[in-house]
Amino acid sequence: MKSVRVFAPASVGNIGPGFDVLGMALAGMGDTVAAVRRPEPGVSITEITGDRGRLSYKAEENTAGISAQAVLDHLVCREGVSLTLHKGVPGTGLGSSAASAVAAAYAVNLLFGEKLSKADLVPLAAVAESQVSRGFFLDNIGPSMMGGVTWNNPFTKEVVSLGRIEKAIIVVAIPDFPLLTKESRRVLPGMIPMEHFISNMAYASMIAWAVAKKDAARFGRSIQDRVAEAARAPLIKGFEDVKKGALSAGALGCSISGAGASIFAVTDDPKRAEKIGRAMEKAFQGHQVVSEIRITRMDRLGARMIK
Ligand SMILES: Nc1ncnc2c1ncn2[C@@H]1O[C@H](COP(=O)(O)OP(=O)(O)O)[C@@H](O)[C@H]1O
Ligand SMILES: N[C@@H](CCOP(=O)(O)O)C(=O)O
Repeated sequence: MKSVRVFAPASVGNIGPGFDVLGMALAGMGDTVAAVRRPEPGVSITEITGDRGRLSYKAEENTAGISAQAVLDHLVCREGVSLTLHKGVPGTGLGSSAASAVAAAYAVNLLFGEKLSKADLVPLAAVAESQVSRGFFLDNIGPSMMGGVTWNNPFTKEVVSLGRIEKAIIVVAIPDFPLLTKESRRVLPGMIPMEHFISNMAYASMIAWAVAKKDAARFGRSIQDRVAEAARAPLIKGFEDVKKGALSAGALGCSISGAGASIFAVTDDPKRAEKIGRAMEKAFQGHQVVSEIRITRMDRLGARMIK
């Protein structure tokens, strides 16, 4: 194979209580990487679109380039690749840096004989994420690679696909201001009260159960985070009101998506989803924040080759 195009979906890190451990892929938004083999070693990025001119073309500064190089190194390739990147993840907190890293890693693996599995590629792509986010976590890389909801252990680098709840509807409110993951990780507490730990552990394990049983209602009601949300809420103008708005409009649960600034809510009722989206948008407006609302579901496939 000389050239390939790969899509990798956006994702919601943490899914509320599962800090750095649980993540879910979102349908209908993500990054596309086209990769071409070339005889010279290394990685070059020749075109980036959809990023409003914000991202670096230097391979060592772009998660697509860092991740592609990590896979080339792992495969001990003498050849290199040239990449084009189309960004399709709106806003921050939706695994944007991870989607590029996943798409590039998956593409390079396909170009060089598909020797690695998705699980093998996860820690390689995560090298890129850790360089831009000041933390090693797999809760965006995992779902973007595998689709659905994933569980991971960042210490052992194990990632497991937990499945997908077809009926769960995810409403995402994306404010027009960015919040960098590295800034949002800085405010996290070094120590947490035992009861917050127990609460998060209870809800996070229920999320895993709910996904296994495809129980959208239990899944939504388990979006309860007592660890990161309170520390990060002040960084997201309007967060408390957006969450209140979503819950009053009937959302089963609502929390910060990844490190923010996006906020997500869950419902199992398509009619209610529109109402929840409008309530979230209105609450942001009350704080003079313009937001974009996306109503979506869990992505099924994760990284895949496209035409
Ligand atoms: N391909 C890429 N896509 C998105 N961000 C990238 C990419 N390559 C490097 N970056 C950098 O990574 C950081 C991404 O910010 P982050 O808060 O992690 O976003 P997100 O939460 O959406 O992944 C920014 O500093 C950005 O310049
Ligand atoms: N577990 C991480 C997830 C970061 O997600 P992102 O989409 O904001 O990069 C965290 O909460 O810091």
